[in-house]
Amino acid sequence: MAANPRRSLLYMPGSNARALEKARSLDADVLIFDLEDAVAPGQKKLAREQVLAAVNAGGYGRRELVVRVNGFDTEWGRKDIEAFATAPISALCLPKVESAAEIQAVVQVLNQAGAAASLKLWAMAETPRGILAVNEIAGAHSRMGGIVLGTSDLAKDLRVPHTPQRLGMLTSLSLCVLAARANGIDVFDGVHLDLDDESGLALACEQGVELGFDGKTLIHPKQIALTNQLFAPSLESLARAKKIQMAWQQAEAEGKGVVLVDGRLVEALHVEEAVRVLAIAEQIANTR
Ligand SMILES: CC(C)(COP(=O)(O)OP(=O)(O)OC[C@H]1O[C@@H](n2cnc3c(N)ncnc32)[C@H](O)[C@@H]1OP(=O)(O)O)[C@@H](O)C(=O)NCCC(=O)NCCSC(=O)C[C@H](O)C(=O)O
Ligand SMILES: [Mg+2]
Repeated sequence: MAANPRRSLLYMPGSNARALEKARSLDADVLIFDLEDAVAPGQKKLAREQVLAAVNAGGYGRRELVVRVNGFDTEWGRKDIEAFATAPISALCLPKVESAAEIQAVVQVLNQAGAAASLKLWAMAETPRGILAVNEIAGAHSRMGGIVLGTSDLAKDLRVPHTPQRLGMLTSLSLCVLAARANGIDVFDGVHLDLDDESGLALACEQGVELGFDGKTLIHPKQIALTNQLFAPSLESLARAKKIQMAWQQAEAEGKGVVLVDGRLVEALHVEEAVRVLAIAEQIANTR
């Protein structure tokens, strides 16, 4: 499990100096500095320099820092990767990844540039080919740390509407969760584009939680609070996790391998889940 919670992941254009500054005071768990689609071709170099200066200057506190670089096959991709290989960030986010070979090629560049083993790669799953190869991508290298859904690109490529219900994307979303879990890494849901639609954002968060995502990517500060709330364990699940943990301790002392909590069977696997829920709650409490 990551050292910090990863409920809310806020993108910001690397070319927007005000947003880079503002992010130092926002309550997002992860900041994703974007050099890719939110930056116009004429501003790519400026964005790279500005983001590098910002992360080196620091002041982001507990927030985890991630840089979304340009695609490896673009004129900016390799230079972006080299520029951030030894920067104080936790991961590089790679857009539109479609194969394990691409991850391995990026790893080679990172190793040549002297990147620490702790620098992770997060692959974006946002094309039909990328979704179909997501399991091999997730397991491509020990640097892999996350899968990030790019539901805008995906909706376009699949030719499905990007509705809050996301019916046409459900198979893709679940395949990504499966691949992440099979390879022991985190997985983050795509963005909700309508900034004024709070009820739609709530629905999308609730659906993301039910599908198994660890957190959700966002595009505006006003989406952070609700996302943090809905991706945190609910009071009900926390209360049950505490009950399970206590009942299990007693069962163990009595030499039992199963126990009933509020009439429901509890076995070791439920205890494992309860411990995970309590650990996330503790991480969140430590951020306050
Ligand atoms: C959408 C925006 C362009 C709106 O920006 P703006 O008009 O400045 O909004 P506000 O005036 O309401 O902003 C209020 C204050 O908040 C700051 N702000 C706004 N957005 C951000 C942000 N993302 N990060 C940090 N700070 C932000 C403003 O500076 C204002 O501050 P202050 O001056 O103190 O009042 C803008 O929100 C934006 O650019 N959003 C991010 C867009 C982006 O990064 N897109 C790329 C990633 S999404 C994607 O590509 C997903 C994927 O690949 C896929 O395929 O799905
Ligand atoms: Mg995209």
